[in-house]
Amino acid sequence: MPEQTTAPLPVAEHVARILDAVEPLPVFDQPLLEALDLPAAEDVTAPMALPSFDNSAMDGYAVVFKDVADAREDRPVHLPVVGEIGAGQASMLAMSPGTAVKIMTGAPVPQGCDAVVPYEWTDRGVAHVQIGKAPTEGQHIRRAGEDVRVGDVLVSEGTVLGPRHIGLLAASGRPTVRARPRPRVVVMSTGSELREPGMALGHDSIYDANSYMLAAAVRAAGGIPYRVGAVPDDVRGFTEALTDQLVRADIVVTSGGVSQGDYDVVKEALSGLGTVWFGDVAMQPGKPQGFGVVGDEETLIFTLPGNPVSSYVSFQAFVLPALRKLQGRRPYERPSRTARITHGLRSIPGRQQMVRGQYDASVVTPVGGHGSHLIGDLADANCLVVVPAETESLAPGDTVQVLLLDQEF
Ligand SMILES: Nc1nc2c(c(=O)[nH]1)N[C@H]1C(S)=C(S)[C@@H](COP(=O)(O)OP(=O)(O)OC[C@H]3O[C@@H](n4cnc5c(N)ncnc54)[C@H](O)[C@@H]3O)O[C@H]1N2
Ligand code: MOO
Repeated sequence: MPEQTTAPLPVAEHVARILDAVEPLPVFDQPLLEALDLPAAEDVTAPMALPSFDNSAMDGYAVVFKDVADAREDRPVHLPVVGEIGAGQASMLAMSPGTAVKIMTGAPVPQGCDAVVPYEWTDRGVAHVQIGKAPTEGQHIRRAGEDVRVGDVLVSEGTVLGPRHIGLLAASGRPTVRARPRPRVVVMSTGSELREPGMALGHDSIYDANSYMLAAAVRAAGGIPYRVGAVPDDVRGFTEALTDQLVRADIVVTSGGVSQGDYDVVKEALSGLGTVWFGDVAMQPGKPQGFGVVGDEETLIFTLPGNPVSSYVSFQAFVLPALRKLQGRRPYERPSRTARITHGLRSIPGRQQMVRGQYDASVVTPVGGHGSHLIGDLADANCLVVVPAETESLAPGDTVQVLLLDQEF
């Protein structure tokens, strides 16, 4: 393997190169429930008003307001009941003054009606009704278009569709919505020392944390993870496993095997293909990186370093923006906040440090040490403190930028 001599790539440049290479996935008409949590790929405008017709908000009697304006408990108004309208049973289209029509919640109010008297204010009469309280004009009538007018934007492009959006689209008669599908992400970890959780460990083996962590991060980012699990350090085995998986991948993410070791199979297997860039990015953790395309379909591949914290931080810095762009989600990068740091720290010159931290109310406390193996500390963190490459130390109380790890965006 030739020695790495080129200067590390600045983080922002690596992100820019990745985003340049990624095109949003093609758009599909998705049945409404399939579109839950997907970003809409169209501005949906209202094809109809909501409510679509004037209708009753109460079970009661449709009346002409003037007829009942003086109704009081001690001086009730008596009206003949000339008909009945249930929801979905609009047999009666108009009514005359001096009459009442039984009406149910949601039923269209007949022409001429300008108030609804709820049952509770009446004797619930069938042939005649006694009304003991006056409604205001228009009371309990839900007007056509008072909620949504034709042409209103129901959801704008890029909106991540939640249950309320799905409900609104259904209410407006849309059976489908254009959205981008979830990216399919094959996650493979490499290392002959790796064992599946639940299996016995030898004195020199460890459990495969990364394939689980990365697959979970894919799902949290809106993708469909296909976790292959651990592949041994063997170029042929890795190449075969990768080739088998390409058919179901929009992206492949591997962990491990990209540094300077004697068994760095990922680098060895993919270097030959000439379409994957390997090099150092000026970030700690997460220095050794690889990014490119593999296979006939030119499937995107990220080869992340094996140390668990390096793998996770690399995912957040590099894979997540790509996943978001594939889905048409914006912004591409995690939300950041300005915070005061509680403790001072030293940083490696020339590398953007991503320090694990606990953020709360504009204050951040660093969690654990620098080591890229400290997965226990990683689990305690809820943010990454971004220490720029040119900053060599921070003092308590200094202002920093933090990336929020658990925030929906
Ligand atoms: N001579 C040098 N050695 C190393 C350098 C260097 O520049 N020169 N860089 C170090 C840095 S920085 C990192 S990060 C790692 C990256 O190494 P690899 O990507 O090749 O990863 P491995 O060697 O396979 O593993 C590193 C470490 O992480 C553990 N690991 C790997 N996969 C998993 C997994 N799925 N679950 C849990 N833990 C995993 C593995 O056992 C190792 O301890 O290289 C440094 N070395
Ligand atoms: O870059 Mo390594 O990721 O420092 O641990």
